[in-house]
Amino acid sequence: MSTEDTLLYLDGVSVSFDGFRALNSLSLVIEPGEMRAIIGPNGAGKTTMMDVITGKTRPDTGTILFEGRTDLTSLREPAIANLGIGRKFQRPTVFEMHTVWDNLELSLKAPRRPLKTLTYSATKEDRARIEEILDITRLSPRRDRPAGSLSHGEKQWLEIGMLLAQDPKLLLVDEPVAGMTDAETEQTAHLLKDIAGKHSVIVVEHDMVFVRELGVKVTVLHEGSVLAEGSLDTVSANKQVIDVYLGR
Ligand SMILES: Nc1ncnc2c1ncn2[C@@H]1O[C@H](COP(=O)(O)OP(=O)(O)OP(=O)(O)O)[C@@H](O)[C@H]1O
Repeated sequence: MSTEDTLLYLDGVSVSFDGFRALNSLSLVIEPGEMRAIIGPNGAGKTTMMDVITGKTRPDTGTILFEGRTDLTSLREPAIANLGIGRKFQRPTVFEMHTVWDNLELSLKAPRRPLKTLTYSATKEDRARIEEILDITRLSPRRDRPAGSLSHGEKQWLEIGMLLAQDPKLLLVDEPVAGMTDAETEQTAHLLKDIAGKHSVIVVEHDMVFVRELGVKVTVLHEGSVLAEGSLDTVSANKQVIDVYLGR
């Protein structure tokens, strides 16, 4: 596959903090529509990887290309978000006083000019899109509830829905199932599988039951670079992966 066919292309990306290499010549390729799980021990560089993709941290060296052509290392965070890269942090940040529906409506790709935003009201297409997202996130029965009344798992789904409302090409999702019940964890795997295909997704997670449910290619990070890559069964059988992570 040539670089042009990739959605995200990292090659030789390194970042040091006070002489400590958080990313050490990291190389990773994500295809359009692909979902990838990223696992690895604490301090492996998973969060730093997300930070360099979204422009929060600038790499010291290396190449990061979006859609094979846009050099992300020269762009700031808002410009990268506008290209279609959405990030969901571990803790849900929804507007608690607003209903589920209003949270989604507020997140739609509304016109950014202030005057237009003031006079903005949802069109028929917008409402259809919100219905679609409610469906994907399993939140249709909760549409009129204030977001603050949702369970922890439902809030996570709503926030994923709010990202979807922006129609990103790539979603970065950090430990989505931490603190969820087993049933919510299973639902989250279904939800992300429904999203992948139309969008690319990178999921960072420690919960191996969940990673197994995703059933996608797994990248194991260790000391800032890729230790192993392949199906969960393949990487689980890798002796180095067992030594540094799974066998612990
Ligand atoms: N801003 C920073 N300043 C100094 N050191 C940092 C900074 N950000 C990250 N680090 C260090 O870089 C290393 C990689 O951290 P990172 O948070 O990327 O790991 P992680 O794989 O996300 O870990 P976890 O699973 O615990 O979230 C760690 O040793 C961390 O202490």
